[in-house]
Amino acid sequence: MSHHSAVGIIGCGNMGAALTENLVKSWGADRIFVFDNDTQKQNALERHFRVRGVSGLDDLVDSCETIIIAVKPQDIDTVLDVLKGRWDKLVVSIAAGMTLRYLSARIGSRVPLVRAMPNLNAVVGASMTAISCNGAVAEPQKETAARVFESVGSVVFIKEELMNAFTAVAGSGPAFIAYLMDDMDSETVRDIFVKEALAFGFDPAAAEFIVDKTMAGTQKILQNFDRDIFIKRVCSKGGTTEAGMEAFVTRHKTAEGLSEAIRAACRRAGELAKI
Ligand SMILES: NC(=O)C1=CN([C@@H]2O[C@H](COP(=O)(O)OP(=O)(O)OC[C@H]3O[C@@H](n4cnc5c(N)ncnc54)[C@H](O)[C@@H]3O)[C@@H](O)[C@H]2O)C=CC1
Ligand SMILES: O=C(O)[C@@H]1CCC=N1
Repeated sequence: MSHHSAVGIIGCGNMGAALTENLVKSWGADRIFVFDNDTQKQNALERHFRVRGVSGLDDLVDSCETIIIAVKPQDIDTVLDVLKGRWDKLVVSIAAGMTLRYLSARIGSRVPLVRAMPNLNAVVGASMTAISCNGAVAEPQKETAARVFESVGSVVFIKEELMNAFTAVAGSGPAFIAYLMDDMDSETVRDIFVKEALAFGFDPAAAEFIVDKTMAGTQKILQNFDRDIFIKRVCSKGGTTEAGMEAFVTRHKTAEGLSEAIRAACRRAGELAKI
């Protein structure tokens, strides 16, 4: 994608806002379009970051070559309907659990489609993002997707089979790390995350890279961010992090609690695929 093309963000919530804030720095505010059916949230981004608001989904799709879907999995179908058959676009979904297969079935397998999982450390440019692509994504479009997420942190391309596991470790992980910060030493936290990532099937180098970036990003954001507010924002309603955090209720701030939180988040990602 040339620097002249536009990126549209659908959903101006926790993640949509974090992506917008950082994309303006690399892309320029006049090339970022935003839409949320909650007009207050959309207006807030327009005001704060001088990005362009539009009045509807169709409008956004027509204005942009790359479309980022940042709504909750439970709300995604309305958005997918508008993208049906739009093979002239690059569609990027960051919805937890939603598979390329499901998304492609709804918008058409010829539509270039990226499943990505960033994390809220994107707010301070320290996201750890994973990307998987469907067969319609051409090489330059892979580069575009990588550039979008490199503007908010680090990027790895992974097999889609590992995406739910990645979502648990790196997507929800920041909330678990923040929650345990004062009660478990960071070496122990790291060891548990790496152990769970290996059990999910990541190779050792990838597991360590992903965990180290996620921990460093979380430490960075918490220097200037209230911990409880941060945890709440990572917890999308009905999502993977919420499911993980429940593990601590019975297991408390223990190693076993953290392992179970990571596994429960991964299981919830699998359930979201079926809604
Ligand atoms: N919060 C996080 O740390 C992360 C979230 N995600 C994913 O990002 C997505 C969004 O999560 P959050 O930002 O936490 O949720 P959120 O609830 O804060 O934001 C979602 C926004 O989408 C809007 N929306 C709903 N239906 C819409 C429609 N048809 N058109 C336009 N806007 C619509 C809502 O009004 C809301 O403002 C989810 O799919 C989640 O799995 C991914 C990585 C990390
Ligand atoms: O809790 C959730 O469902 C989202 C996905 C990863 C982080 N937040």
